[in-house]
Amino acid sequence: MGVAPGRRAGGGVMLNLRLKHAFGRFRLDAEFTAPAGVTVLFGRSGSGKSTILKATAGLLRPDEARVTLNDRTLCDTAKGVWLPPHKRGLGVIFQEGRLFPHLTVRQNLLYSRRKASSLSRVVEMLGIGDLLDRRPRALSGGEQQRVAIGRALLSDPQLILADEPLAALDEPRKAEILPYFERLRDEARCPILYVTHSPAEVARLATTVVVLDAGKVTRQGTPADVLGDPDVVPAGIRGVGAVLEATVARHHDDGLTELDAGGVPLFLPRTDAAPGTRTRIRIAAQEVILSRERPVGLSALNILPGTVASLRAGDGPGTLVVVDTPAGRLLARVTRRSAEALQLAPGVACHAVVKTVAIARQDIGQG
Ligand SMILES: Nc1ncnc2c1ncn2[C@@H]1O[C@H](COP(=O)(O)OP(=O)(O)OP(=O)(O)O)[C@@H](O)[C@H]1O
Repeated sequence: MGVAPGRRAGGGVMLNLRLKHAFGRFRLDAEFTAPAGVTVLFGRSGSGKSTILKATAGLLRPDEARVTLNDRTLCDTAKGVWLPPHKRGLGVIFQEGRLFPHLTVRQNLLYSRRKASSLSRVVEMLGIGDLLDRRPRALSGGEQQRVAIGRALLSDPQLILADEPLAALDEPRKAEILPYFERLRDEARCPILYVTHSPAEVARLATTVVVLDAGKVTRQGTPADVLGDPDVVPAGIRGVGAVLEATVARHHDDGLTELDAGGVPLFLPRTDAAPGTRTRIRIAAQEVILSRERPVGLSALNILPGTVASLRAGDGPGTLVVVDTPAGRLLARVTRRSAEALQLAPGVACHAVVKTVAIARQDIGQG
């Protein structure tokens, strides 16, 4: 388990969770620790993510469970301890904002506010000052989610639960909200358990990733470790893509931003981040081309020298190639035919080529 470099690991509160529960033939048997920051529960449909969230919220009584926030016990079935949901100190963000329709945004925010938290600071952080006198039905889906984030923060929670909070939004709205979740991650002093199917959200938001498969934790680590592992494919082969960490070097007049990724320049469509900002970029495996020689006369701007670490053949014609580069571990999806023609094998030197425009805006995050 790790905390991404540069991320404040402080704040102190740590969630420890051990759960066992059976629904017919489905058996949940999960154990993990979530530090401050965003712990993403990542897994295919039916792997048990929502069951973990519901049990943590106190909305489901598991067969066996011990859930603690530092020395505070939320439930311990062995000792008969069971705190009801409203005594658990939770901030909850659902798929839809679930704001009170008859209250204004300000009243919604104040409803669960604890004295300690400052309304003005949260309103400023989320950019919702102009919305305070409106009612929820007069807000877009993205605005409602910003208010829901604010409401969760103002309740001064010890733990925030976010259940696929972007799933109901279209792509432009998702892109609009992701930066606010990044701010929540960096502002909240408590752990955030965040459920998603989306590799882009894992790459952008996660401090720690917990991978679930059929009710079991199969992997836990940083986004770079987990998304760079060719065996972790809960979002299907098209969702596979590694995460690189890089620093914004400069913005160019022709609409490109140059990053420094371990000494290698990477060019992206222009971002707003100031030079010096640390970023994470997810690079989809299917957007990476491999070449044995350094290619010349090619339109792609991003060429990373590297060494093949391993290959993993799929059921179809494709192979995932793990390439270690100075910028970090990359995954490339090539055909088995190409892998054989290029004689790719562990230890072989190669170049990974990534088109600038293949790096989607939602795949570029700060932190
Ligand atoms: N109340 C219930 N009664 C019976 N079975 C249930 C109940 N809730 C969940 N299950 C089963 O438990 C398993 C895990 O469900 P869960 O909702 O936790 O998965 P998930 O990973 O959140 O899935 P999704 O991504 O589709 O939301 C599934 O097989 C589901 O059918």
